[in-house]
Amino acid sequence: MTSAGATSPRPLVILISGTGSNMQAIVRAAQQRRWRERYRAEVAAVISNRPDAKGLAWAAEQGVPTAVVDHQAYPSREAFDDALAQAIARFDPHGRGLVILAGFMRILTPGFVQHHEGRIVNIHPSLLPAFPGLHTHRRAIEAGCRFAGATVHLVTAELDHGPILEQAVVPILPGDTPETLAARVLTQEHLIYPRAIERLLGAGV
Ligand SMILES: Nc1nc2c(c(=O)[nH]1)N[C@@H](CN(C=O)c1ccc(C(=O)N[C@@H](CCC(=O)O)C(=O)O)cc1)CN2
Ligand SMILES: NCC(=O)N[C@@H]1O[C@H](COP(=O)([O-])[O-])[C@@H](O)[C@H]1O
Repeated sequence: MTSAGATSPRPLVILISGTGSNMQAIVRAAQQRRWRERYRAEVAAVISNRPDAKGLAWAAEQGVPTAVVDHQAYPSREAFDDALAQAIARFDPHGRGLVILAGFMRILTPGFVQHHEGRIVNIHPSLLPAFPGLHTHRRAIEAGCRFAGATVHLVTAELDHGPILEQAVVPILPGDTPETLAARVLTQEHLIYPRAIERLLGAGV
């Protein structure tokens, strides 16, 4: 007896807040034949909490369905998360897919995280557990670190604390600014994020 929807591709719903360069890397990777044939997965939608997110236009040009759930339109974090979960369910009605945070800048409530039961993944621009939260590159430079990087992890209720899936390391060079370091890290993010998602799909998470 197959569960409902088991024959349809596994939906990947990507959440963004801005440019969506990591989303673009994942969409491009998902367009490869092996993602469809080996993992039977497809990017079902790109959803943003910001109506002006530049990644929305790019996704639409690629033929990927998009949606906006504007966090500023809701009275509480819980109300926003409920609306976000409903938007995700439109594209993943059987709750079989992955929720992929890609530059998504809202802290998710414990209820939302529990509802998606370990199927949420995030990329964070630091070598966790160092520098959770925001402004990671400035903090690493100010701390005198010699290395920085990015971490792909499963999302838990505790911010930037979930099990680590992949990491990439880059040097912090003399004269680096947060911007020059961010650009160096971002190049690595685009490599490790699709690879980490492939591993998750291959492991049947
Ligand atoms: N429950 C969880 N939610 C989220 C996680 C997580 O691990 N657990 N990861 C973050 C992604 N992230 C860092 O990688 C992150 C995103 C946003 C913030 C934050 O402080 N956001 C502020 C608003 C900031 C803004 O709008 O510019 C907020 O939500 O009040 C910290 C870390 C995604 N969610
Ligand atoms: N805490 C989340 C966070 O800071 N995410 C970071 O936002 C940048 C832009 O992502 P994008 O180009 O994919 O939109 C990326 O460096 C990503 O790691």
